[in-house]
Amino acid sequence: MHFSPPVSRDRIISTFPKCYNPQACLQMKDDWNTKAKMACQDRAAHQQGFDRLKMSKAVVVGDLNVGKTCLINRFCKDVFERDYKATIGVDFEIERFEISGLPCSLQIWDTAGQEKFKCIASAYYRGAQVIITVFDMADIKSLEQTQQWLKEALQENEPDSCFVFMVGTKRDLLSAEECQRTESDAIKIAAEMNAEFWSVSSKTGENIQDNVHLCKCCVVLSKLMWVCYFR
Ligand SMILES: Nc1nc2c(ncn2[C@@H]2O[C@H](COP(=O)(O)OP(=O)(O)OP(=O)(O)O)[C@@H](O)[C@H]2O)c(=O)[nH]1
Repeated sequence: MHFSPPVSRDRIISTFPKCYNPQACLQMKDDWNTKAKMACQDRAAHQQGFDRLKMSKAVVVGDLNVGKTCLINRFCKDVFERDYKATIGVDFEIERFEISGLPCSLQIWDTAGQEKFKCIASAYYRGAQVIITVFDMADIKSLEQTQQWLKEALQENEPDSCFVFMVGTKRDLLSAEECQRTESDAIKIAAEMNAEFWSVSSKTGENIQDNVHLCKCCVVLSKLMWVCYFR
């Protein structure tokens, strides 16, 4: 019989994660709905068939140099790399969680922002439950590009099958006023995209390291989706 090592404490999710801003938020609930909760309990009790379902997929897209790799590295390894190394094609990490008593893994696909790698990266968009569009809060042009990135990622997936997040990175580079202005622009676009907005810094770990709400949201939402879908 195969036993997996225990999930680390900060990956055990028993309460529903809060959103960053209620104007660009995917859900305002405090808890899982009863049906999903019961489905989790039921599956935890009868693990049969669970192996086939336990993996969720998140793809991270956005312009080059916006900080996609740093976001993933901060979340998965709690490190920050100052020197830029372009992602060639794609890369991925797997994070293990326990949600409402049920083991679950999240594949986080890091894709290249450079145009020349786009055709390789886009081949990995398919089958995503979560699309995370990333922009650099210090570069407003990258915010304008998020809609195009989302469009391309959605083209590879079934309509209405993905939860969308928009993440502004590098908030440590902005003053409080600049941050507020950029956030307010981003929230408008996120609302149009039906995306949940988060503003983070991979350098300081703000909104990534201390509270892992963003990725908790990804897992919980993708989990909710399959629980409802497969029942
Ligand atoms: N100050 C600051 N710099 C950051 C932050 N996140 C990323 N950077 C820097 O931005 C540069 C690009 O980061 P990456 O994560 O490699 O960017 P990327 O989006 O993965 O780039 P591609 O692989 O080309 O698509 C690096 O030099 C990072 O050190 C942040 O939160 N704050």
